[in-house]
Amino acid sequence: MYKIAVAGTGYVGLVAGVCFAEVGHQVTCVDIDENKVNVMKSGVSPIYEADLEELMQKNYAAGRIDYTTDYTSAYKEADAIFIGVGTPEQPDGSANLSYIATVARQIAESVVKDCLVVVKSTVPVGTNDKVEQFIQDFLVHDVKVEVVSNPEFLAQGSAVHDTLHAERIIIGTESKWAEELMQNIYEPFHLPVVSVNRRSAEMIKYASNDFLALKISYMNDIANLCELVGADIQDVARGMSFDNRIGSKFLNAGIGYGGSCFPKDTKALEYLARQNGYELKTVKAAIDVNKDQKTMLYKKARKRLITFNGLKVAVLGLTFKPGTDDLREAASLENVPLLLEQGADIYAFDPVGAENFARVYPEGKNGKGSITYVANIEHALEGANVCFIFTEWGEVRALTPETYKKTMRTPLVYDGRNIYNVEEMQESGIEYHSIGRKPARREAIKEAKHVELQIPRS
Ligand SMILES: NC(=O)C1=CN([C@@H]2O[C@H](COP(=O)(O)OP(=O)(O)OC[C@H]3O[C@@H](n4cnc5c(N)ncnc54)[C@H](O)[C@@H]3O)[C@@H](O)[C@H]2O)C=CC1
Ligand SMILES: O=C(O)[C@H]1O[C@H](OP(=O)(O)OP(=O)(O)OC[C@H]2O[C@@H](n3ccc(=O)[nH]c3=O)[C@H](O)[C@@H]2O)[C@H](O)[C@@H](O)[C@@H]1O
Repeated sequence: MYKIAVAGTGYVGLVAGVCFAEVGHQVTCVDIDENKVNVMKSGVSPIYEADLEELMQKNYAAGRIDYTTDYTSAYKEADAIFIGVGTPEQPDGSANLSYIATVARQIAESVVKDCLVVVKSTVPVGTNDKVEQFIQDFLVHDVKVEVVSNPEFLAQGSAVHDTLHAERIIIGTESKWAEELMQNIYEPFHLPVVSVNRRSAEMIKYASNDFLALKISYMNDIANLCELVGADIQDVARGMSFDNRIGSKFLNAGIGYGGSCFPKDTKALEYLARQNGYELKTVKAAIDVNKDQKTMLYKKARKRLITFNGLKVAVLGLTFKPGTDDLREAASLENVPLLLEQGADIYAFDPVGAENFARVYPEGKNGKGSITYVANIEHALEGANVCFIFTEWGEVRALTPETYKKTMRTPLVYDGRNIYNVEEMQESGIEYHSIGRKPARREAIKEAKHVELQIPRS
């Protein structure tokens, strides 16, 4: 059992802290947000994440985890301090490291015994070297502090599961002492460990996230071409998935990737390359495709309807993916303002994200349009002229073509997540637009003008 402190109680910090407590360590979670700390102390999770609240309550009751704003007492005698504060995107695409710098200084001023500082936040290659130097510069007591890179790979919505059953633990250090301590801390998880140097560990995180972003953008690019040539991206993805070298995951075309990480981590790596005089063309392409993809359906609908003025628009799903209340870089945030600008009366449904969305777009009149939040999905569809699907929540997947047909005034559906069967929707009389799938029959029979079959002249 080790004494562990965690700086930052967001998706990464809080989940790490709770999981360390769950395997038997003594954990203190630190946050600068006093409200958040009080909420956590009362047994309530400040984020929507499966299984988290239950484990918080269990480990708090067992005395294995506590929450505080008092970083000095939390860091003072810790064996290891894990850093999970944000590294958000700056206007030029680079990562903002000011939260990391603040924690590093707080650690340097607090520690009174040898300890490990473990950076879980996603940081540009070379940051950990700087953090170690920074801590040395501000150390108050004569103690040994080493910095290890230990990037996190959890996905929101399954954060606890992903932590307890991680596919690998990356330990980035050149120090034997640090590596051994890290191995011991992670020992109770019984997970595969990959030990590399610090800079490689930092790069593994970006290279992994950006590869996944690239995979999505690639499928979206191919999907857009499928639409033009009469192929179906879902059949194409299925056919591709049997090849083990490609794999079956992250092949879903749709309205583009969102969330707090793929958008910022692609830009940060591209920025890092640029700073080093290198053009990272693949990642740049992923970013470009994603940018266009986000408003692809809106543009299609705009062409079809000319205007949204006075139309009732059902918006199903606001979060960047199901299983989370997080809105960061969600497709809804790009499309809702466009619809409002056009005078749409939006009726939005999201099982957990509506409250957060209402903080950005309060209920009622909004510019030329308006927005109303509904708890019942059918109320969003009732009398609607058009429907947009931005998140594939179970409630949205469960809707039948009949529900759309009988509830909407004009059954016109733009599905950004490709969740329904095209034939079933069309046969039910719904004008159904999705991404990269079988086009409406009229277009499907279009001659393949781009193909020329010619027997070579001998
Ligand atoms: N959200 C995710 O799914 C994943 C995030 N990451 C990376 O982990 C890092 C953290 O991300 P999130 O957990 O999403 O961030 P978040 O924004 O949800 O949470 C950060 C927390 O740190 C707190 N904080 C700020 N300064 C502090 C200080 N000086 N001392 C203590 N607490 C402080 C904030 O109040 C906030 O509660 C980022 O670098 C991100 O790229 C990595 C893998 C997954
Ligand atoms: O660094 C991070 O923060 C994390 O980023 C992602 O996790 P997350 O953003 O929570 O969610 P994902 O499930 O990866 O989805 C991201 C976005 O891609 C989209 N997506 C995903 C898969 C797919 O096939 N198609 C697709 O459009 C989702 O809808 C969502 O908008 C990674 O999956 C995690 O491994 C990583 O730790």
